[in-house]
Amino acid sequence: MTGGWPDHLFLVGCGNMAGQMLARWIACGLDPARVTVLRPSGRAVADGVTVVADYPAALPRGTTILLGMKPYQIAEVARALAPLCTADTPIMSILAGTTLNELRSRFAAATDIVRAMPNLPVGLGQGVVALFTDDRTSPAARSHIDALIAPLGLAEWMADEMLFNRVTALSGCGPAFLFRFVDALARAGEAIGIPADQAARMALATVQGAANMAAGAQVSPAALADQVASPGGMTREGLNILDADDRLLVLLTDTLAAARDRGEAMARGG
Ligand SMILES: NC(=O)C1=CN([C@@H]2O[C@H](COP(=O)(O)OP(=O)(O)OC[C@H]3O[C@@H](n4cnc5c(N)ncnc54)[C@H](O)[C@@H]3O)[C@@H](O)[C@H]2O)C=CC1
Ligand SMILES: O=C(O)[C@@H]1CCC=N1
Repeated sequence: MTGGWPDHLFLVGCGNMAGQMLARWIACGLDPARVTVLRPSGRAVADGVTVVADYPAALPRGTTILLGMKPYQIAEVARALAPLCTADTPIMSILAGTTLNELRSRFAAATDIVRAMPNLPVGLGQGVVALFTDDRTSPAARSHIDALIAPLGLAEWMADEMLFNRVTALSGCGPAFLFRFVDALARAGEAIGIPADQAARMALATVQGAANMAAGAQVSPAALADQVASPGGMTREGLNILDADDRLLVLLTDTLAAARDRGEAMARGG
C-alpha cells in the first residue's frame, strides 16, 4: 500500500457501481496505472487504466480485488479468480445478497474478505458505504479498506451481517427510491397545473436544498418539517395527507422490506 492506495487494484466488472467508485478514487489521486479492470467487453474505462477481457496468469504483488460484477456471476468469476489469490490478497465484494460465508468458501486462500455496499453518489464523494467482515480479516486489512472507502462518503461498519440486506435496502437502493420521489414530486406539480419543465426543475432543486439543509441542521428532519408548517397554513394540510395512517411511513417500510427480502432470497440462491 502507498499513500492509502493499494499497490494494485484489480476490478472484476466496472459498470454503473464499480465505475462510480473508480472514478472517485482516480479523482482523489489513485494512479490509473495501478488499476486493472476485467470486463468481457474490453471497452476502455478511463485514461491510463488497463482493461483486460480475460484473466491474467497472475496478479501483481500487493493487489486488492474489487468484485463489481453481478451477483449471479460469482461462481464463474471465482472459478477463474480464486487460483490467483493468496493469503495476501484482500478482496472487497459489492455483490448484493452474497454472504461473507459464500465468499470465503469460493476464495478459500484469501484471508481478508470484506463485504461493502456502496451507493451511486460515491462518485461525488457523497455516497454511503456499509461494510462487514469477520474476525479472520486482519485489523491491517480493515484499516486498508477504511482508507480506500474514506473518499467515497459516509462509511458504516455493520456489527452483524444480518443487517446487511437491511442497510442495502436503505442506502444501497435508496438513491433509486429518492429519484422516484423527485420524479413523483415533479409529476404531482404538473398534475396540479405547473408547467412540466418548471415542475421538474423546482422539484429537484427543492429536494437538493432540503437535503443539504437537513444535513447541516442541529435538529432532526422531523423537526424541520414542523418549521416549514405554519399553524393553520398550507404545509400542515399537505403533511396531514402524508401522515394520515402513517401513509408515507408504511409505504417506505413496505418498500425497504421488499428490497431486503429480495436480498435474503438472493443469499439463499434465488
Ligand atoms: N447499481 C447500484 O446502485 C449498486 C450495485 N451494487 C452491486 O454492484 C454490482 C454491479 O452492479 P451494476 O454496476 O449496477 O451492474 P452493471 O451491469 O452496470 O455492471 C456489471 C459489470 O460487470 C461486468 N461483467 C459482465 N459479465 C462479467 C463476467 N462474466 N465477469 C466479469 N465481469 C463481468 C460488465 O462488463 C459490467 O462492467 C452488483 O453486484 C450489484 O449488486 C451494489 C450497490 C449499488
Ligand atoms: O438492485 C440491486 O440489487 C443493487 C443493490 C443495491 C442497489 N443495486
